Amino acid sequence: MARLEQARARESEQALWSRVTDLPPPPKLKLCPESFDIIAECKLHSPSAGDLSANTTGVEARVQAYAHGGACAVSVLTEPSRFGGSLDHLSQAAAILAPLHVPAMRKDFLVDPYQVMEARAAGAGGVLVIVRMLDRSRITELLDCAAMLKMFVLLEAFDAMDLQTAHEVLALRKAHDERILVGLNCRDLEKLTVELGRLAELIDQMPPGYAHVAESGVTSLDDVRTVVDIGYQVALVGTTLMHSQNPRKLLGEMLAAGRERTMAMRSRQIRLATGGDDE
Ligand SMILES: O=P(O)(O)OC[C@@H](O)[C@@H](O)c1c[nH]c2ccccc12
Repeated sequence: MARLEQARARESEQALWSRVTDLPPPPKLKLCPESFDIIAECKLHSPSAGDLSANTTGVEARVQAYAHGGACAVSVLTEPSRFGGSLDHLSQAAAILAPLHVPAMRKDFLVDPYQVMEARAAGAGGVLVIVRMLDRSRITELLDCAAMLKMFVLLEAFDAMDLQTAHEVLALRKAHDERILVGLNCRDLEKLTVELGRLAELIDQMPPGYAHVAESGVTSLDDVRTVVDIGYQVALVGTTLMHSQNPRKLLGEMLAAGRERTMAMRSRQIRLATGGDDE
């Protein structure tokens, strides 16, 4: 990984570590209890959608709109070659988001704790960790580093095998004081197509006790209602928000649709549990 090696040559791990442990803590991830939240994503390019920058005046304006629209966190791509991202984007985003008390999350293909520290140095409050790319001891190292820096982790799975690995890694961490969300990415990594059906197929295999995040392909208010019905507490939405000229409004509508659906589901459950009328 050339990017990682270049960064390490510029600043040693020890120097970076002492820099990040001196920083004030990042904004905390706050999810609406028993409701629904959205992690909004800023990416200027993607392999499946191509250029996504046309409706955006810049990273700062976009992430500010996301925060005002109610995002619980903002995911910022830092991978340069396929997603047009950079650590500068993350720093710009975190600087705008900090006074609004919304954490930024580094979205990249992280393989080394050094990159978690880089994210914290840029002001981020969270990182993505992709199960598929790493062995168990690496996943644990990344989780440990994030926990020490008081950052949340979105632990991303693609299939049942990844979910089993996530289960096993998480089972050994019950005593840790940390914030982890478990995500299921329903984009097929090779074909790049989205299979929303996988969100339903695999929901029962998601590790219990963690917020479950539906990742990729949520494009409409109906998709939001579908992921809520399946049982996800959070959706990660990128492309659709990047295409929007008014992401603040669209995000607000998506959140409202998801939260209304959660309320409707809960009152139906209460009616059923108390033996009230249900049609
Ligand atoms: O743009 P979408 O379909 O709303 O998807 C967002 C997000 O899930 C996707 O960007 C993503 C999920 N996991 C990743 C890992 C690396 C880069 C990107 C991703």
